Amino acid sequence: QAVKQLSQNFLLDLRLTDKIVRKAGNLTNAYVYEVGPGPGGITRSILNAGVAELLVVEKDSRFIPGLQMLSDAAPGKLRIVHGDVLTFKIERAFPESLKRQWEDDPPNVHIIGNLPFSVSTPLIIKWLENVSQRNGPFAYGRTRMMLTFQKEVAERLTATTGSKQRSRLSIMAQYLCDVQHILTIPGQAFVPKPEVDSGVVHFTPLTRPRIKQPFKLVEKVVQNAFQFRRKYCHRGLGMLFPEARRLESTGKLLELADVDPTLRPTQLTVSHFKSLCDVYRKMCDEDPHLFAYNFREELRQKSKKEDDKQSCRL
Ligand SMILES: C[S@@+](CC[C@H](N)C(=O)[O-])C[C@H]1O[C@@H](n2cnc3c(N)ncnc32)[C@H](O)[C@@H]1O
Repeated sequence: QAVKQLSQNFLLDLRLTDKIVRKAGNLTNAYVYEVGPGPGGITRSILNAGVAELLVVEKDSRFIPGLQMLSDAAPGKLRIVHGDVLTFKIERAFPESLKRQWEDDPPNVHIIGNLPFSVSTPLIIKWLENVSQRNGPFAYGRTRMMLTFQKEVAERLTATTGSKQRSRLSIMAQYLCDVQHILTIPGQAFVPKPEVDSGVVHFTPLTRPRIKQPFKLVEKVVQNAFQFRRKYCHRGLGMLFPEARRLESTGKLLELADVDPTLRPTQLTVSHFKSLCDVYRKMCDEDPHLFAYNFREELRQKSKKEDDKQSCRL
């Protein structure tokens, strides 16, 4: 029985799981890390693809005996870990000899997963940060990933400039990876049927990231820019700066980055974000307190002061 808490919706049709696994590319002699195998539909298709080794990490102990049976049927091919994908250290799990230089072709290491949506989105953010730092699963080189998301999230990850779905996730994924929405799986393909369709997204880390600044800095600029998605971009970007000099600093940022302040956040290209991040980085180097500035904190302090004044008057 599927557990609702863990958002367990399973793919049990072997023809469909074969089709999904084919989209990961040629897996002959590959080392594959499958996250959240559950009852093992995708697992079976991966094993049938001629892999050298498949390592699965599953949180729910009820699936371990079934996976063990698959392992017995494919001796030496399937390694089962009863654990949590959010903490499992894949960088030590496969042979060192698989490691490639970042600029080389991707290593023969693949990540495949159909996880609950509540896990796949935080996980992709964590893995994108790992891509930027070339650690975690990317200690092997430009490890490719194929993951399932709620269709809307898959669309956001791959959205092009100017499209309705363009968002923070689009920029964060696309500045680091080549991202393809390769398949949509209708809800009725799952047991039990979820409320929404799923999108399968393939990621190949880029040899050269499109923005060469620390992940946290890019994340901050992008998050602020999309703060007010329907307004001109200067509105959200202004929130990077303390109120007292917001107008002046935002003007300087946009001018030096050569970005039109009246573009909407969804109209900004990755290259616009590159210029914005480069200029913001320079501004942070000039003012060591700037990066730690958080407009929400400033608002909180302001409203606390107001409250204190009010209670003094009373
Ligand atoms: C949506 S189900 C899909 C199962 C299987 N991949 C399929 O396609 O049929 C997600 C699976 O991920 C497992 N899971 C959820 N959170 C996990 C975590 N943090 N670490 C490892 N497995 C997890 C669940 O127990 C479940 O088996």
